[in-house]
Amino acid sequence: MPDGATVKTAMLEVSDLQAFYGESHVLHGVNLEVRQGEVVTLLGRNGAGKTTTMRSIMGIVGKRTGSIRFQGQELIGMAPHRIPRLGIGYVPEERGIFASLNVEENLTLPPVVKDGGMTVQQIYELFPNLQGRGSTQGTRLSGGEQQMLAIARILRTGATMILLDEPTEGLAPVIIEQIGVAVRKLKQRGFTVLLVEQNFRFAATIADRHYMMEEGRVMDMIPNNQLAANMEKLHTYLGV
Ligand SMILES: Nc1ncnc2c1ncn2[C@@H]1O[C@H](COP(=O)(O)OP(=O)(O)OP(=O)(O)O)[C@@H](O)[C@H]1O
Repeated sequence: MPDGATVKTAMLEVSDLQAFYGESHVLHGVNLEVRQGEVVTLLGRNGAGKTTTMRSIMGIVGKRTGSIRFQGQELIGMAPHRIPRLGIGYVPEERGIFASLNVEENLTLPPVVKDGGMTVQQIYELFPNLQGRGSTQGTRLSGGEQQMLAIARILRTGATMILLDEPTEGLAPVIIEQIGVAVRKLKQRGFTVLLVEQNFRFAATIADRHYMMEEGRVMDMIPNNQLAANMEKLHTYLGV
């Protein structure tokens, strides 16, 4: 009899995903799945294809083939503007917040695409650093606050699956810890998170499972509770 994990349908199912930027063939058959309510990471060295996997899910690479199913719907071939409307929110590595707008404007600018998004008040409770900063201009925020705002504004849209690309990059340990607290709270609220990370120590504090990527492929999957036993493998994949 199959176990519970195989019976439960994946929220996101990626199979044999190939992606191209022009002539450049970047993903060579990525396979992974994320179940509802999980926090799953993509780990790997620079250039392994982690960001491209996220961009492929959002439909913003040159060309992609294979299959990406979100809640049973095929995303390959779907127009990129329709993908966020299914409830997938993307927080890119460059954050993409508007420097000339203030915190409140940045928060309320993205359209609400689905019912059930968080209110601005709930968002401030999740990110206390942003509370009371509503009229502060984007440029005046610290790197950590900008990262929090980049995540926060997606939560208002009603997205239930959040793609986070290296949210801890360049941030101080104390801020990384706060981002970790927020991600754990999102998991408690039932959000599903796919996270790109180079910092596996941070990833280990929040994730259920880790996919190891190398040269445009998923090479391995390590459940978080087996990370300690797989350190050697991890160091090889990450080159650390
Ligand atoms: N716009 C682009 N055009 C052409 N090649 C690209 C483009 N973006 C990324 N690549 C190439 O695709 C490969 C995978 O890059 P990707 O950004 O997905 O890796 P990554 O694992 O996210 O690493 P990083 O942490 O450096 O972003 C790299 O060889 C990169 O040079």
